[in-house]
Amino acid sequence: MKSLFLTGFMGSGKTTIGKQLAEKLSLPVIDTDEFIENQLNKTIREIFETEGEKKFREYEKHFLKLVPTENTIVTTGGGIILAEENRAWMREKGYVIYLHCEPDEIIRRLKDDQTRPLLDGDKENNIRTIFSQRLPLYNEADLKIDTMNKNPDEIVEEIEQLIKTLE
Ligand SMILES: Nc1ncnc2c1ncn2[C@@H]1O[C@H](COP(=O)(O)OP(=O)(O)O)[C@@H](O)[C@H]1O
Ligand SMILES: O=C(O)C1=C[C@@H](OP(=O)(O)O)[C@@H](O)[C@H](O)C1
Ligand SMILES: [Mg+2]
Repeated sequence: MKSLFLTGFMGSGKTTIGKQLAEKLSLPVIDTDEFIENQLNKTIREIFETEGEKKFREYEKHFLKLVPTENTIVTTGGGIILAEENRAWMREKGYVIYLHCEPDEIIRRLKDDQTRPLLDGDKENNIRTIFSQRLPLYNEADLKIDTMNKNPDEIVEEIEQLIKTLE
């Protein structure tokens, strides 16, 4: 099977759901942010602070290409879809699954989070603004899952059912 690329806004649950899905399907999982952090030996926040977002996007583009394109669950950073090149790559090499979550719920989930530099400052306003800018890009996915009012187990189950339609 082609790899599955989970996309969605910060806090939509990509990293959490991807780990559970991989375990259930007995497949390896790679999180692009964790991959970048391990390769550079720096946190995402440190990369943003010392090298800037533009450089981070270059790393993201570079490391995306190194991820296996078969039989792997790939959980991406929320901004991976900003580059047309990344969207085209993921759709060509795998299946793109968008985890949808409304801004109000993202705000609740990330209330105490300090690891996402793009949300520094007026977090609520930043979430709403960035969300509306990106929504059309997330919607280019092959499949969309609504994560609202569902726990991770339910979402994993839903993805399992949906991917059966892909094969
Ligand atoms: N379906 C869900 N319902 C409630 N909380 C969730 C759900 N999925 C993820 N979370 C929580 O939201 C936060 C962000 O999840 P995470 O997997 O890091 O998202 P992402 O990788 O998309 O940014 C975590 O605290 C996680 O436990
Ligand atoms: O949406 C974004 O631009 C980002 C999302 C983050 O990943 P998560 O979506 O896992 O939070 C991380 O890649 C970085 O902070 C930038
Ligand atoms: Mg994540």
